[in-house]
Amino acid sequence: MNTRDGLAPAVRSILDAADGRAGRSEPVSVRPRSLPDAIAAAEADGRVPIIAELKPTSPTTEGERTDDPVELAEAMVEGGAAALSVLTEPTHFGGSPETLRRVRTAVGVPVLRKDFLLREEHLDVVEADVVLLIARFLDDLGTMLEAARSRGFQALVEVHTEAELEAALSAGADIVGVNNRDLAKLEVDLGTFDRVAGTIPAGKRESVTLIAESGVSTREDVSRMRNAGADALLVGSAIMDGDVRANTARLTGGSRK
Ligand SMILES: O=P(O)(O)OC[C@@H](O)[C@@H](O)c1c[nH]c2ccccc12
Repeated sequence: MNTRDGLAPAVRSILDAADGRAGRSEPVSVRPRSLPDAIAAAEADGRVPIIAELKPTSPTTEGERTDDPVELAEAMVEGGAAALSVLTEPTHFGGSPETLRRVRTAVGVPVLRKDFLLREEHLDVVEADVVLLIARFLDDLGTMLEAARSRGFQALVEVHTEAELEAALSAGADIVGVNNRDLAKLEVDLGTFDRVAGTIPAGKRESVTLIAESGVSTREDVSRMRNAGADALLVGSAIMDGDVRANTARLTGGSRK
């Protein structure tokens, strides 16, 4: 864990860029929209809880989507997304903090800030309801988790292995995402969620919101992740490719009422 050994070159380049980015010295103070409540609300009106991701491009995507992010975000919400994820990484994913700010102002659902946050000062760049903390890249996950919470953020702690899951839980994570994409090879295997999610101790399962991340594109994938215990699914490429509203509705099983 907490190692950069053996990473795909694209991921190494992303981390180098993140390392070199300055944060802000003034801590933000956030009043967050609850992600667990938004997931429960979707469930209550019969929508599969989907966190739809605004990802203009990525190292594994061809081309870049340049339509207005606010329009895309609104289409995702109309398609029934329980929450949104917005990339703020500028050099590899076409994101920006300003995009997140605009989107969060325009929609009423919780917004996750998707970025590679390595130091506390990175938390202060822009307000969001949830921040992503990637277990593999944080030497002191507990300290970043505490720093995020002290600013008001909820934290989604991303893991890819059983050891990382264990570390996340012992650091006190209560929203955990299992990434089906291996950052060392950038390959996706939906079996990752099946395997890793199955190792949460029974006593902890109830107190953790569990999210399946990456590689979900069909209704069958959705069922598979749900059957393996996912409370919600984080979907990017399959929603960004084509008609965003229709893609979201297909996976949530219905538009927002
Ligand atoms: O486009 P996909 O395969 O649906 O994946 C979405 C999301 O899980 C992926 O973008 C992601 C997962 N972890 C990340 C960390 C940083 C940037 C992006 C990601």
